[in-house]
Amino acid sequence: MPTPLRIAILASGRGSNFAALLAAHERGELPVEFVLVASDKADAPVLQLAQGAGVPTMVLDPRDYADRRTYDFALFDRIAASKPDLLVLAGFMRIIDGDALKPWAGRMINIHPSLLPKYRGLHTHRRALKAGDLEHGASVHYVTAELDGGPVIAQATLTIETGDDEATLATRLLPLEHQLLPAVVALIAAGRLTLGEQGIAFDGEPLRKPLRW
Ligand SMILES: Nc1nc2c(c(=O)[nH]1)N[C@@H](CN(C=O)c1ccc(C(=O)N[C@@H](CCC(=O)O)C(=O)O)cc1)CN2
Ligand SMILES: NCC(=O)N[C@@H]1O[C@H](COP(=O)([O-])[O-])[C@@H](O)[C@H]1O
Repeated sequence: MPTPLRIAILASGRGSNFAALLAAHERGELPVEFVLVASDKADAPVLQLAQGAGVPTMVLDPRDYADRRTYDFALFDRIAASKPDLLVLAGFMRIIDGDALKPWAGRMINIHPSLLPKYRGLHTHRRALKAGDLEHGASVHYVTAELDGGPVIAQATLTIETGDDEATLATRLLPLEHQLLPAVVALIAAGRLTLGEQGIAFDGEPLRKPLRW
């Protein structure tokens, strides 16, 4: 019986994507072990969610560090102590120093609320609406130094409807995120998705375009 994939979650807020991962695990769909939930915000609701599920938590306050880079190295040193196999950014709202994330190349993923490469960064729903896009969505990608620029693993799309605003779009997109992220983590846990020198491999073949959900 293979040992379950050890997952550390990084999150800054509500934690609904972490909750979706927990639920998938409880349904037996994710052969993983959540070894840590780490946050930069002591009041992040995701921490209570983790504690309620018996998952160890850690808070590191950026205000206790001289600068961003020092913080990032301290954060990942502390995370490394939990010996995770995979880091999942689930609403982690800090741009990470490229050198600090280097040891995690190919072992860190992020869920982003846009159809990358469109709308890297923040305020994605507002930008899609402003652009008059007909469709929007979410992407799961490997994390690299380039903000939201890493190889895209999978995407889920929705149609932007008349009358949609930022709030309704975010609300309609969340359930798709809650399906997409667990599905990608399950593929990684099963060894079906890897990131190498040649890019993403899916079942041993180069992934030439993102998987669609
Ligand atoms: N080096 C990388 N760091 C991060 C990545 C990445 O791909 N490479 N993904 C992001 C996640 N993210 C969007 O999916 C994201 C998070 C935060 C920001 C941002 O501008 N943060 C500001 C602070 C914003 C705030 O406090 O509200 C900042 O860090 O100065 C953009 C995109 C996670 N990190
Ligand atoms: N740039 C990163 C970003 O905006 N991520 C987004 O933050 C939300 C976190 O919600 P959650 O805390 O309920 O999972 C999610 O919608 C996720 O796509």
